[in-house]
Amino acid sequence: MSHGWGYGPTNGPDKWGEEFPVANGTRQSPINIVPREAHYDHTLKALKLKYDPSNSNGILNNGHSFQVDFVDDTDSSTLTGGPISGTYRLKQFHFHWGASDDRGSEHTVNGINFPCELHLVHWNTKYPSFGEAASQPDGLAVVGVFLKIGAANPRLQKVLDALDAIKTKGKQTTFPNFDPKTLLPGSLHYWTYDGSLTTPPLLESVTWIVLKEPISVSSAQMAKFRSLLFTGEGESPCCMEDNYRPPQPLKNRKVRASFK
Ligand SMILES: Cc1ccc(O)c(S)c1
Ligand SMILES: [Zn+2]
Repeated sequence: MSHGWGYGPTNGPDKWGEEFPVANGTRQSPINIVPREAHYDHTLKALKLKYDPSNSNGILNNGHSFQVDFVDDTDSSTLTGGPISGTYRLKQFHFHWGASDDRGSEHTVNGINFPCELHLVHWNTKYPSFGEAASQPDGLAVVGVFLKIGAANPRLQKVLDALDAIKTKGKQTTFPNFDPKTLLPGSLHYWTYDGSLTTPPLLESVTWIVLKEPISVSSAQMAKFRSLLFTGEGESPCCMEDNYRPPQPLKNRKVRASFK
């Protein structure tokens, strides 16, 4: 691809393998999760998510999604337990969504798409930094949360209200005192499998932890996600939507369930 990767017809997921051959690797994400084919594993621990709201720092339109970045120089916002060993620090969270409410999630369940998927990205503190961890097979752990159309979710509103300030690619603003725990559903039951980043460089370094229970989002709130632009200020505007990679081949992988 002569131009950067994206989600359009000339630079989208079907083209990523030209610049990132790992796109056709053995542990690519997302996948379609088939619950009746998942293996209940009683040795899987409960997820322990300890987040300090004072670590939230800024919110950025990176031209592919928007992300809320966290200060990660201490172990004050961490993921432990679950399928991982050791301590993983929260680096950022972001979303993937569709142009309409019938699609937008990256993982699917029995072939069903949700309108949106939240990713909470954590890195293994056995490595010196996120960048180092991202190239290691056990370097990252991403908690995925589905968003399902229903009642407006008041816990999303602070994030959505910040989007007007980051409409175009490269814009960022401060985003202090936000507790990402407020975005989690009541149940922390999960599916887990070994996978990858779902955006280039598609590094095969992610332990995926996909929560079974979705959180709610209204259609009006989904429209707010779509008010963002992929494009920068002064460029011809292109709505930020359909920024999701479709499911990839499971190949020789098992999906485990933390619940019966
Ligand atoms: C680190 C990272 C960046 C972007 C992504 O979509 C994901 S899933 C992970
Ligand atoms: Zn993601």
